[in-house]
Amino acid sequence: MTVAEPALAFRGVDKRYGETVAVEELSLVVDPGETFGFLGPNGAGKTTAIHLALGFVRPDRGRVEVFGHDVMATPRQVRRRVGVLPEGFDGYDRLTGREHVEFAAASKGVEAESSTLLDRVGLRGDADRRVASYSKGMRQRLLLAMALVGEPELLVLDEPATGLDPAGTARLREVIGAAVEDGATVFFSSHDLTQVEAVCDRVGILRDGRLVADETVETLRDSASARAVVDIRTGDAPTPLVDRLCRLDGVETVDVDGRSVSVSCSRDRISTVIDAIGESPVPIEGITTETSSLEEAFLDRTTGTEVVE
Ligand SMILES: Nc1ncnc2c1ncn2[C@@H]1O[C@H](COP(=O)(O)OP(=O)(O)OP(=O)(O)O)[C@@H](O)[C@H]1O
Repeated sequence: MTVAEPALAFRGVDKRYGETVAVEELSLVVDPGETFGFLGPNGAGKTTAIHLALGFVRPDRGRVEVFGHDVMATPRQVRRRVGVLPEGFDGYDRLTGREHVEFAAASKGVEAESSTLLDRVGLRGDADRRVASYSKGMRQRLLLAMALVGEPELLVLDEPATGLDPAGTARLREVIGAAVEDGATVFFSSHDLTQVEAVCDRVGILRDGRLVADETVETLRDSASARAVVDIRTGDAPTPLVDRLCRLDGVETVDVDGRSVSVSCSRDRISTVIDAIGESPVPIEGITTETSSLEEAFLDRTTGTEVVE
């Protein structure tokens, strides 16, 4: 019996650009058939990690493997098995959609059914128009068609939903679902939680180049449902209240915007927070409590405990 190699593995990877640490001590394994969401705010290091996975940049330390192959040692073999939707590529205005797909096939050394692929992303009727006349969303769909050339075993998608309208995002989800059904692994980088939640099995969260979470979407949801946000509207400057709230156990963030204060805490600390508000000398005009969403769970992991004013 052979044990399947991970589709993608970062093994203790560091990457710096001059003084900037883009990725630090990144260790992460994505198994074949998984749909992995790679989340993080702007500048967290997602694109750098993707460039490392594709062998576009060399790690300063550690190694990256695709299906067990070191991407720096065997870049060609690796790229043949990978389909990439890069961030920030708009295509070539003078070429048609079909020519883009044919170009992608030629550079990969494979045949491509351009009509089928363009149909899959909803561009069949526009296949022979020049990309100059494509909208942002159409360009993004075209990039997805190019990524699908050669039926890649690993699809690496960097912010694939950029510029897509709701129909486009639904189509993207459908295409990803079909690829996974055919046995592909998907590595999906995004700062858009809704997308990730809808599509992925597992999520890695990157913050300042470091992986701060690696868990299933279900676990992330559970940790979100164990949490709450208390929003307070004060009738006066809230500083004494904020000081008091910041000292409470179980309070994770206190955000202040004028006379609005938003406290994020574990659900079992809500009553303590409410008591502290009642005991504070600051007049209160209103309080609302919400249990937190996946989005808050994400933000907590990516911003940590802090006061934002
Ligand atoms: N070629 C480069 N030269 C210098 N610094 C770079 C380079 N590429 C990335 N960086 C820096 O590395 C850090 C990580 O950037 P990266 O683009 O990987 O983040 P990201 O998570 O993809 O962000 P975004 O969501 O904005 O695309 C940033 O501080 C960025 O300025």
